Amino acid sequence: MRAPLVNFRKMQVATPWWMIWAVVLFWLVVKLLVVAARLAWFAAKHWRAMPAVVLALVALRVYLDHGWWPLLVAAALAGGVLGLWCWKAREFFDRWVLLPALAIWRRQWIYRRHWHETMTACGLVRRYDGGELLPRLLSVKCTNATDEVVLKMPRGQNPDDWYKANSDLAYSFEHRHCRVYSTRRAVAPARTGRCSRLRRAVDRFTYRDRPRHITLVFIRRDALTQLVQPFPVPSVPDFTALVLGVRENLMPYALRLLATHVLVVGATRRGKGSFIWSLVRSLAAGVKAGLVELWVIDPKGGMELFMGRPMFSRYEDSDFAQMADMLDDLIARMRERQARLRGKVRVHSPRIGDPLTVLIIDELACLLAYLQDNELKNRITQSLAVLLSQGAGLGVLVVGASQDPRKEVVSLRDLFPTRIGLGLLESNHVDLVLGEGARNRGALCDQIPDTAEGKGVGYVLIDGEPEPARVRFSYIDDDLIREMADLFPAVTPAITAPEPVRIVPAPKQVDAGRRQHLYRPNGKQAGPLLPSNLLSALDQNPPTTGGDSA
Ligand SMILES: Nc1ncnc2c1ncn2[C@@H]1O[C@H](COP(=O)(O)OP(=O)(O)OP(=O)(O)O)[C@@H](O)[C@H]1O
Repeated sequence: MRAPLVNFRKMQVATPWWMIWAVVLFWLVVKLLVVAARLAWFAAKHWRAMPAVVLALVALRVYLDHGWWPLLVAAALAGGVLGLWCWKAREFFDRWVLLPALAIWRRQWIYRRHWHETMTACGLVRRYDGGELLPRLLSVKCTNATDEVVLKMPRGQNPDDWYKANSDLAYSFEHRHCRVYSTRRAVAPARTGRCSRLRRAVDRFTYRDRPRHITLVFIRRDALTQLVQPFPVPSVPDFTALVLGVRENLMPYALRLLATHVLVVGATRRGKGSFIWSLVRSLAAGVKAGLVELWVIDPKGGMELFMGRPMFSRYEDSDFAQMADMLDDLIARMRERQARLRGKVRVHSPRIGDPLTVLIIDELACLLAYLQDNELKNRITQSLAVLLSQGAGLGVLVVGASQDPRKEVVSLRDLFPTRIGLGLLESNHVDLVLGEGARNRGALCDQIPDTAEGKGVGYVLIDGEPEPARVRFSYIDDDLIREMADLFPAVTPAITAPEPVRIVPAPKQVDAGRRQHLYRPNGKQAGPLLPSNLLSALDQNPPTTGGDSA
């Protein structure tokens, strides 16, 4: 046969047959290799589905060979085992069976099925070169209360686009709340033991920063509508993680109190008291041991805080001049520490005899805005400004509550590094409390209902997360406050003038075998906040006389 003519642009070249066949064969082999590689990649990506595929093939084989009955027996057996597992170890069953199965179901049925339509309707699809750039759904993970959907943004988007669309997304997928997180939710686990170096290297790759990944957390069941019961009092307060409430994903919320001042803002009757009492409760054992001193100002005549009077080293609720004196005394303590610690440490370490001093003010506006005596008001404002600007590192902390976040009410607002927003009346108050853009990033304080379900609910900023988290503080009722006041009185009885700070020399270490602790967070020592003299004091058996001494 004559060699065919092959067109090369305008030239026609006579090509031998063997060359044509060789090119066709080469092209086929390359195509086959590509298909095989894609199959292998697909199988590797869906390795979790492999057991199910194998099981389905075995079931088919059994059905073809023996009919239905062996399959029915196997299904009944499997059902029985799963039922027993669920009954005996519910938590493990949820973790390994129920929640993964739910995640597969919801991924396919809720998210994948409506993905394209929802993304287009919410304006999250970009157009390019006549086609569409659709966000890619990567994974779905379920917890008991939330669905965590991880996706990859198309080029041309940033997390702000998703913050803006969060309400649309929530309602499109039949939920009420959707939180958008621009950072990875899980952190790399701490690796110790065998192969830890290798595993850490793998973690560094697995947990690397991926700026184009976004996590949408849909609240399936609002766990925060339930009352949060008080937490047990830790025998040693961990000032870097005081558990005060619960987050939406049912994880505890822990406040980092060390070296910070806290401002909590909420409209009237929204639960500022529950934040303050949750905090006092978490510090109670430290109060009794002399590791923490609470100085309290309740300008509303003691209506909120008087009940806990025995726990407070200093307390004032009616005389504003006395309140101003109290602030001066606190400044004196701060100055004394400054002089003593200068050049030695940068952050004060609380210990018995030199405790963490927490000033709690229930209504800041009474002192900073509503006080009629201008001279006294200025004196108080200046004293508070000094404490707020210098006290954090010296273990003199201010925890203030206010109903109104505006500058003319809380003029010192910006000096509080940690801020918490409970239910607020106006949407523009949210950014005043939690910082510019907080409402756009999901802090909907103005939408927290003023009903029983919204009391004690608020938004907080968590270390390392740009997006605010919704939490509910534990509810401490009056009886429990009285009980706490009986069980955890302050070491020193209430005093009217400050005592000079006395440094107690570290007593001899007690025998490790005699140590007794009620509860240690995470079952380990509480790190650098536990100097040896405190540990020894806590490890002693409680005195039978019921009195404590510093
Ligand atoms: N965490 C909570 N869980 C459930 N209910 C709560 C919680 N916190 C407060 N409440 C309820 O809300 C009511 C008001 O709470 P609270 O007195 O703490 O509010 P507040 O913001 O301090 O009020 P005010 O502005 O008058 O100082 C309480 O009587 C209580 O019934």
